[in-house]
Amino acid sequence: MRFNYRIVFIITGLLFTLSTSLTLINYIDSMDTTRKQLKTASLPLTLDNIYTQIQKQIIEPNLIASVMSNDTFMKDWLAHEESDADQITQYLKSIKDKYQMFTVFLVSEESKNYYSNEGLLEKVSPDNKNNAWYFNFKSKPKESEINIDHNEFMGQSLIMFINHKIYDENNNMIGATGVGLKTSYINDMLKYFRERYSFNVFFVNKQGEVFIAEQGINKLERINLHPEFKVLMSDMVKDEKPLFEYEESGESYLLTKKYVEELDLFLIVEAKVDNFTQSVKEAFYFNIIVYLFITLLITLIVLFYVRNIHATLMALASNDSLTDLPNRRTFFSRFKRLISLKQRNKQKLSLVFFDIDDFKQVNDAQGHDVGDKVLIEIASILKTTIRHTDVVARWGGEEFIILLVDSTLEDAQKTAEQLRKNIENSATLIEHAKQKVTVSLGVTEVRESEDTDSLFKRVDNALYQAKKDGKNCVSIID
Ligand SMILES: Nc1nc2c(ncn2[C@@H]2O[C@H](COP(=O)(O)OP(=O)(O)OP(=O)(O)O)[C@@H](O)[C@H]2O)c(=O)[nH]1
Repeated sequence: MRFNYRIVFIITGLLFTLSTSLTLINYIDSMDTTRKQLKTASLPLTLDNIYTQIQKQIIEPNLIASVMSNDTFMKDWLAHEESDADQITQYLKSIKDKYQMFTVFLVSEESKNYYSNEGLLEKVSPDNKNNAWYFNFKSKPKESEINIDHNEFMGQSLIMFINHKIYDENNNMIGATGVGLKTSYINDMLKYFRERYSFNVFFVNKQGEVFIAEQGINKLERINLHPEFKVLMSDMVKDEKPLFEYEESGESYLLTKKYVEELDLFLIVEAKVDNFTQSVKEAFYFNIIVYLFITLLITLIVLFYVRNIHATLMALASNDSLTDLPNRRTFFSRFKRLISLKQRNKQKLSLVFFDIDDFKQVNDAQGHDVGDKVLIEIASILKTTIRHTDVVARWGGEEFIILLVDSTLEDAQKTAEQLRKNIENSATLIEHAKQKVTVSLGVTEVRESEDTDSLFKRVDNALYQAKKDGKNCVSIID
C-alpha cells in the first residue's frame, strides 16, 4: 500500500491557516490600538508640549519689550531729546546684543521716526502698507501684541515682532517699542518635533492658510495650493472638534489643533499614520515568515514520522515478526502477480513447501526460545540459498514455502536438496538445538492454467510423502 500524502498536506494547510489567521487578527488589533493611542495620547500630548515650548519662547522677549516700554530713559528721550538719534541707537543696540534679539526698535508717535539698533530707518506713514502694523496697533486698546511680519529693511525672512506701547505720565501713547525674533527658531523647533517624534507641526491663520511651517518640508505654497488640504484647514480652524483625518496619495493622516492666543494662530500637529504603524506591519511580515518556517518544519517532522510509522505498519502487516520473512498474505499477492506474468512470459515456476522435522521435540527439550532461534536461523539459511527473485514466506508455525521463478521441476528439486543439506549441516542449528535439525520438502511445478487450490494440495501431498518417506528428504510430484 502506497503512502498517502494528502493527510500531511491537510495538516500543513490547517496549521498555516490557523497561524496566519491568528497573526492577522493580532495585526488588525495592534493597528487599531496604535491608531487609538495616536489619537488619544501621542497627538494631544505633543500638541500640549509644543504649545508650552512656544509660550516659553515668547515669555522672555515679551518681558524685555515690556521693561523697555516702561524705561524712564526711553520716556525722557522721547519727551526731550529725540533729536539725538545716537543715544537711542546705542540703547537699542545694547539690548539687542545683551539678549541676542534679531532686532530692537522704537517708533516715536510725535516724529513718526522708526529707530532700530542700526539707527533711524524710516518715517512711518499710514500711506505705506509696510507701516500699517503701527497704525493698527495704535488704534487698538491693547498695550501689547505679537505680530509675525516681514520688514523691508531686514531681508525676506519672517520676523516675530513683540510690540509694546509707551505711555507718558498722562497715559498718552508716545510711541511703541519692542523686539523682533527671527522665526527660524520656530523652524528649528518644528524640525525637532518631526525628527524626534515623527510629527509634522505648522501654524495656520484664522483664514486657514498655512502661516509658519518647517522650511523645505512643508512648503507653504504647496500646502496652501493643495485644494483638499486648504478645505480641511479652513474647516479645522472653524470647527470645534480637535481631531481631523484625511487621506492624500493613499496615505492616511491624523491632525489636531490648538489656538495660540499670543500669536493669533492655530498650532497644528499632523501625524502620518503609516509612520506609527510601520513597526506593527514589520512585526506582521516577520511573524508570517516565522510561521511559514515553523509550519514547514512541522510538516517535515510530521512527514518523517508518518512515513516511518507507515513503513513500520506495512512491515508488520506484510512480514512475519519472528523471522522477518514475508507472511502468507504477502506471499499470495506476489504469487498471483508471478502466475499472471508466467502466462505472458511462458516462464516455468515451481513450488517448494517444507516443514521442520520433529520440531516439537526441539521445543520440548530446549525450550520455546531455542525453537524461535531455530526458526530464525532456518529463515536466514533460506535467504542465502535461494535467489532474490524467488518468493519465500513463512507459511505458519514451522512451515515455509518458496516459489522458484524461472525454475523447472528438476531445478526446483536441486534447490530443495541444497536447502535440505544446508539446514542439516548447519553448525549454528546444531549449537542451538544440541542436535541436527532437518527438514522435509515437497516439490512440484506450476502447471498451465491450473487453479491455486489444486497446486497447493499437490505440494502439500509431496511434503506429506517426504514425511512418510522418513523425513529429511525431498519428495517430488510431477
Ligand atoms: N518455538 C516455536 N515453536 C513453534 C512456533 N510455531 C509452531 N511451533 C511449534 O512447532 C511444533 C510443531 O509440532 P508438530 O506439528 O507436532 O510437528 P513436528 O513436531 O515438527 O512433527 P513433524 O512435523 O511430524 O516432523 C509445535 O510444538 C509448535 O508449538 C514458533 O513460532 N516458535
